[in-house]
Amino acid sequence: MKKEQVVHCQFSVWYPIFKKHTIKSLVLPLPQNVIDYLLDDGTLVVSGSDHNSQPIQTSDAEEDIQWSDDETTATATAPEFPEFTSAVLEAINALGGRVFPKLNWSAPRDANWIALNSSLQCCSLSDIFLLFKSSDFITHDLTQPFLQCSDQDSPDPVISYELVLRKWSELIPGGEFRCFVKENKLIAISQRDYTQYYQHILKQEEQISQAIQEFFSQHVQYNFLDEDFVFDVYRDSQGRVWLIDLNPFGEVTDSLLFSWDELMSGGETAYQQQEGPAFRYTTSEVTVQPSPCLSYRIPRDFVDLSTGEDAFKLVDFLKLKKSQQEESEEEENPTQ
Ligand SMILES: Nc1ncnc2c1ncn2[C@@H]1O[C@H](COP(=O)(O)OP(=O)(O)OP(=O)(O)O)[C@@H](O)[C@H]1O
Ligand SMILES: [Mg+2]
Repeated sequence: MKKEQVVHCQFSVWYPIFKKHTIKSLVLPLPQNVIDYLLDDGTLVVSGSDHNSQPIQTSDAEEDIQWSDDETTATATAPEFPEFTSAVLEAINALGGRVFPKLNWSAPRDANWIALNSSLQCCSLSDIFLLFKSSDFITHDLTQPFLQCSDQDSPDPVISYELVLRKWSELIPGGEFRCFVKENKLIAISQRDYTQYYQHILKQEEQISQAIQEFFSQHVQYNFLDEDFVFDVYRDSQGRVWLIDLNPFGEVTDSLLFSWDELMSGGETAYQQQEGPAFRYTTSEVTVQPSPCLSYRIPRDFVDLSTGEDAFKLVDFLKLKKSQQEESEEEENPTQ
């Protein structure tokens, strides 16, 4: 995979080509001070000036807490990006009030657990910042987009970072498929949410494969800037196929139910012997696996405690702390 292929898969590059066949979206340039804020590990303070949503909840006791024991340390203040904030709010409103956020390539899929609604649905800039700042995928886009490219000796292309806002759409995971294109030929299709078994895929295998092949030959083939790429589609309940995303043909892109070796090899692989693309999906409950993003989470108890969502857990936690404290005091004063 070459750096140029990664450049071509940026949202703002492919979107104008395939606009008619994908979810309505708006792209806003990301100012440098916002990029700096996203990369700064220290601040997760979000400005209350974005009126679309409630400010992040703080505890009643907050005023009593001394965050700093050093008088000279500046208090953490929320950075303000007034112009950017109003541009984002305007875009969110134009897209119906609820959006799915991305950067040039990635969505913060690894961070949905941190949001109060456990979803990537955002209604304000603070919703977006919370997800972006918690996501390794977003950091990858910002810091090392060309990590796995084969032409490492060539200079990195200059990237203009962008915030992509897509109209929120309730996509049923069983309708999502990833399609691998090599030399402008559709060679393989994989169920996207391969950890689950969907009966309808088994039942409609032929129709699904046919619909995706038609969509490819009518709208995608020869229209993109590369001849090797991966595109994601959604087949809705009416059987209509939509484009969801374009990704580089290479290891940065998850090959799902295929392996990159088989996709790249010119050898005698299953898909070359048959007419159409190889179509793989999970065929039974037995193979169901946990979601791949689970490893990015922290234990549920931590989340509940930190957000104060589960009062009983908090009470138990405080009791535990108290009894530990008493135990250690007893150890220090064994005579008591
Ligand atoms: N507009 C939308 N509204 C709601 N959900 C969406 C929307 N767009 C995408 N999704 C959901 O989010 C998932 C990830 O979206 P997308 O493919 O754009 O992210 P990505 O970061 O490019 O993922 P990958 O790393 O796998 O390429 C999709 O599989 C889909 O389930
Ligand atoms: Mg993608």
